[in-house]
Parts: sequence; structure tokens; C-alpha cells
Amino acid sequence: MPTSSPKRVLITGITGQDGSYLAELLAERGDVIWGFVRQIPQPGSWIDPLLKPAGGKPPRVKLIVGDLADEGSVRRAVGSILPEEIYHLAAQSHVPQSQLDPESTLLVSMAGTSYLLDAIDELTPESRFFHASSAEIFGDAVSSPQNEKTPLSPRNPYGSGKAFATHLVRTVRDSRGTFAVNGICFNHESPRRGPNFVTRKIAMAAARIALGRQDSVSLGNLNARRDWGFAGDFVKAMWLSLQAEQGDDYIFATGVTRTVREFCEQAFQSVGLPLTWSGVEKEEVGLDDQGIVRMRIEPEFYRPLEAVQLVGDASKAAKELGWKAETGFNEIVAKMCAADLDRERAQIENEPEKIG
Ligand SMILES: C[C@H]1O[C@H](OP(=O)(O)OP(=O)(O)OC[C@H]2O[C@@H](n3cnc4c(=O)[nH]c(N)nc43)[C@H](O)[C@@H]2O)[C@@H](O)[C@@H](O)C1=O
Repeated sequence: MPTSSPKRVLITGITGQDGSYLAELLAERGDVIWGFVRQIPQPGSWIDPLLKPAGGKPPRVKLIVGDLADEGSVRRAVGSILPEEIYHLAAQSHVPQSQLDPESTLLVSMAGTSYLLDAIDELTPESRFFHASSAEIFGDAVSSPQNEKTPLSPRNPYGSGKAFATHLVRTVRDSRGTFAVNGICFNHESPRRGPNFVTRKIAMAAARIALGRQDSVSLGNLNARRDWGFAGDFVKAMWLSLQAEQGDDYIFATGVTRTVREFCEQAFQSVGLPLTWSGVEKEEVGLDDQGIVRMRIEPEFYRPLEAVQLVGDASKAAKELGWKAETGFNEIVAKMCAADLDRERAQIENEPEKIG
């Protein structure tokens, strides 16, 4: 990766999957990192090792409490930290949840992005701004694979909020000259993924079933396809995009899709419980080698409108940033299952012994 002098950096969404990997990457570079958080995280957060490093070393991350839906607190954060780089990663990013609660999803995606861009314009016009956009802006995509020029066609509130913010970033870049980047991120996973996303749900279930702590798992559409990469690779792309000559839009993706079914097969295989399938579509089940049902279909996990052909063309990021997704599908699944096996085993060790 290219070198550059340490920076003052502000990250929204720092306690999440991407925020924590990014903070680790920037801490290694020696950057001075601030996390904008709604509340101080409970112990056990992914950024604990940066907040309280081992051996009594000084914290690598400082926190500033505020709310992205409150313009005043956003201005105060930017005005007091005077960041050279801002990574805006915070979002309510679960698609079904955005259908249940569009308002708060849209507030963070739309108002939060707008307040940050206004604060930069007024207080720190030299700051470089990264917006974590999403493949969901393409929703019902008119062409495949999608690139930076593909028209936006979101199909749910989450995608709509991200589409608005993506447009806003483009407009502000053109009209005010702000160094602003849209990183249009396709699905990216890791052991830090929240358990309501399908990959982590499957990895956790496979680990728990293999250790006898759960009988089976219920899923929705097994034939849904996604372009799944590794979150640790994606945060490198985010950083690289802010080291470029000028702000721009980039697709971050692997260019390869897999089905939910393939993810299941690979996950169960990696915990030593290969699955076979029986039945059709919504009646389908996954069986282990003893014929025990380990995976069922539950209609509640089907989506009313599925994003159909989302696969990214990241050739611009490759050409201009020298970035490509390095971690393959099988490696991502293996990492996730191994981490969940470890976590479950640690929990078993800490459980009080049952007597009688
Ligand atoms: C790019 C985009 O990527 C992510 O959004 P997502 O693709 O909606 O992620 P997911 O893991 O919830 O669903 C993936 C697929 O899996 C299918 N699926 C089947 N059965 C279950 C199931 O039981 N649970 C879930 N959650 N999905 C299921 C589901 O129908 C869908 O086709 C976010 O990071 C988002 O923030 C973002 O930006």
C-alpha cells in the first residue's frame, strides 16, 4: 500500500464490522483516530483492543459522542477534531429492517451524510470525505455487471437512502469542489458481520450445530445470489480511495456471485457436516449424513422484492487505485466458521458444569 504521513481521521460507524477493520488499518499507519458514536460501546466491542490496548499502552482510538441525525453534534465533532479524512460508514444497513423502520434508516443515510458534507464545507473544506455507498443503489439493475455509470434503481428504503446520499456526494463534489468519494460496496463479510445477515447467520448456525448447541437453522431464499467479498479487503479500498488525486466514485466488488445455497454448503462442509438437499423450493431441507434435518426454509425470511442481478465491475478501482478483492469465497466462509467455532467453544468452557 502507498505511504503517506499520519492523518487526523474521523470515522462514523467505528464499532461496526467495517469501522473496526478500518480503525485497525489506520492505527497501524499511525493515524490519530476519532470515532463518532451515539453512545460509548459496551465492553466486548470490536474496537476494545484499540480503546484499551494491552500492556497499559495509550488508546489508539478516541470517541466523540453525537448523533448523525442532529446537525449540531455533527458540526461540533468536525469543528473540534478538524479531521483531514472522514470515513462515513454508519448506517442502518439491514435491508428488511429498513422496510420495518424506513424513517430512522433514511435519517442516518440522508441527513447524516448531508450534515457531514455541510460541516466540511463550512469548517474544514480541505477534508477528504469517504461515503460508504452500497450495491443496493442499483436494486433492479438495468445492466450487469454494474459499474460507476449504472443508473440508480433502488428497491427498498435502505437502497433509496444510499442512492440519495450517493447523488448528494456527486453533486457536492461537482458544485463545491469537496474531495468526496462514493465507495459503492457490494456485500462484504467477516467474522464481525452482524448475526442478522445471512452469511453470519449460517456460519454461527453451522458452528453451533456441529458442537451440538443448536439443532437446525431456518433461512429464506436459497437461490438468492450475492457478490460476496471480505470486509478486511474492502477497508483497504476505502483508504486507497482517499489517497487518490481527486474524489471520485468506485465500485468495490469481487465480480463473482454465489448463491445462499453455496454458502450453506461450504459452511457446513467446513465444520465437518456436509449437507444434502431434499424437497423443492420453499419445502426444501438440508440433511446431514445421518439424515437429520439441519436447514429449513421459513417464509418469513423471504424478501418481497429481491435485488436480482447484483454483481460489481471493480475494474476502475483496479486501474486507478491498484485495488482488488484478494480473499476468495471459500476462504471467507472458512474464516467465519472457524471464528464461530472458537467463540462457541470458549463459551462452552466458561459455562458452569451441569450437576446431576
Ligand atoms: C450490498 C448490501 O449487502 C448487504 O445486504 P443484503 O444483500 O440484503 O444482505 P443479507 O445478508 O441480509 O442478505 C443476502 C441475501 O440472503 C438472502 N437470505 C436468505 N435467507 C436469509 C436469511 O435468513 N436472512 C437474511 N438476512 N438473508 C437471507 C436474502 O434474501 C438476500 O438475497 C448489506 O451489507 C447491505 O447493507 C448492503 O449494502
